[in-house]
Amino acid sequence: MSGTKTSGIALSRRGVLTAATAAAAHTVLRPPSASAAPARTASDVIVVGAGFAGVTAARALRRRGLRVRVLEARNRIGGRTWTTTFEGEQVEMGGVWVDPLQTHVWREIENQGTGIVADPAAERALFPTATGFGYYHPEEAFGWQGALLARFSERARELFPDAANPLVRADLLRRVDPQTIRDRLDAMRLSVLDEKWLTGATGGLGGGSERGAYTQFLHLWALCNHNADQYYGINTYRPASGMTSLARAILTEAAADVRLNSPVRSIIDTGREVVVRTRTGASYTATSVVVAVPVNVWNTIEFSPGLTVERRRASSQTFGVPTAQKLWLRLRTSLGNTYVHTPEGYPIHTLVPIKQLADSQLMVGFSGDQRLDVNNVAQVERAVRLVVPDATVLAVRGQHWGADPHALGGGAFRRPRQLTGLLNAVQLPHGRISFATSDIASGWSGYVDGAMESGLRAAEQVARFASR
Ligand SMILES: Cc1cc2nc3c(=O)[nH]c(=O)nc-3n(C[C@H](O)[C@H](O)[C@H](O)COP(=O)(O)OP(=O)(O)OC[C@H]3O[C@@H](n4cnc5c(N)ncnc54)[C@H](O)[C@@H]3O)c2cc1C
Repeated sequence: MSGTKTSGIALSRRGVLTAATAAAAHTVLRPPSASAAPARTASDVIVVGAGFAGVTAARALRRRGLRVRVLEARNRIGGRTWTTTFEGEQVEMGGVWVDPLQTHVWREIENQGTGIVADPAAERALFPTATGFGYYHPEEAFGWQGALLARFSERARELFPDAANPLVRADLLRRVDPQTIRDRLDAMRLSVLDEKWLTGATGGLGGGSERGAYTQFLHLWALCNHNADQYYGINTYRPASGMTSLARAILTEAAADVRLNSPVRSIIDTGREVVVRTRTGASYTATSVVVAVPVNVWNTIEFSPGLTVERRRASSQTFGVPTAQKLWLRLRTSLGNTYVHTPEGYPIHTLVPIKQLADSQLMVGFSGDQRLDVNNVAQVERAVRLVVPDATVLAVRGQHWGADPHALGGGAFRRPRQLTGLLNAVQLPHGRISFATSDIASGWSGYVDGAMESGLRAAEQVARFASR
């Protein structure tokens, strides 16, 4: 998700936040003590994957009194969120921004009582000009780009009257869902500069305007109340303690038997129970299973009975954007609190200022360009110099999510026809197996909030098999 905001928005919304966090201080949830957990000899439900969908499902099942085992392929939890360090600073390599509009995750942070921080408000915007790039006042840059986004999304109210239930107007959506973002851009007959500015906002979202579905953007716009300020605002706040620690707090409350380094190879539903085997040779049995891995990964697991046609198609078409890369940079010359948006086609499409260091600046960027090695300082510097010619990049750390075998893509952004053709079908249970991932959420698909929504749904679906 690319990050943008205007100073006015960030300041006014921070006021709301302070009140909310203060209120939450009185309602902090405490994880149950370890001794409250039942013996770990067997489990009622196995959750495959310890991203936000998996940990949320695990806790919801535990709250129903069920024993849960979590099998996670990596040596860490969190999945497409990952708190680590770069140049001595705490950084996030995946999902990070949260917002009060995203009620599941926002409530979670309030309940945990760990606090929120806001990114610096924009002082300048470095946006395209007719011939290159120029500095603008944020009000001007985001005001004009916001107006273009509103025009781009003018049918969103009609097509998504209830953003939490995206298929309410399936009758109308069927005609629009085949369109890509590029189709809509072309239909708008934009001036060259307006197209540069508009793709400065949309270009990084769906893996390019030829891949991303126009309806996915309209849905996102509806989730942001058809409001540019709120659209920019969703990339402002992050949990102070980091995403991994937020996921860990949820998992602690699940009191689950968590097995890291346990990549699942096969899931066999016998009709009476489910047998799950890992690539390391372990075998586990439970009454039901929540598969909380990304859609792009579904086809790498052997299922019996086999996956439905819709699920196989969803996985091979991809929901998570396969080209998504995120990178952290330390720049010698500080740009101050400048937000950079490039038109589609540039190797880095967004740069967000995060922190001024004593002799340099920390920025975070996003790229969908497979030719860019986001861990190569010289390559990243060349990419930055296309926009800031005198920039010196001192260090980089990046993550190519499409090349990550346990993700095979970044955050979800649906392709044409997936909303009307696949979403309902992939949310259904498959015998004793249910599926959870942000990729198939009804609301904030492609966001942590959607992962939590999907985890709650899957827990509800499988719990009936395990009721004790
Ligand atoms: C670069 C980037 C930026 C983003 N920015 C934001 C943002 O600012 N705000 C926001 O809300 N969202 C953001 N997102 C999206 C958000 O991070 C994801 O939507 C969300 O974290 C997905 O959660 P999940 O549980 O559905 O999947 P995942 O987090 O992918 O979890 C799935 C888990 O399953 C595990 N797994 C996979 N295969 C197996 C297997 N065979 N056996 C066992 N385990 C397996 C994985 O290792 C992983 O831990 C971003 C994502 C990316 C990549």
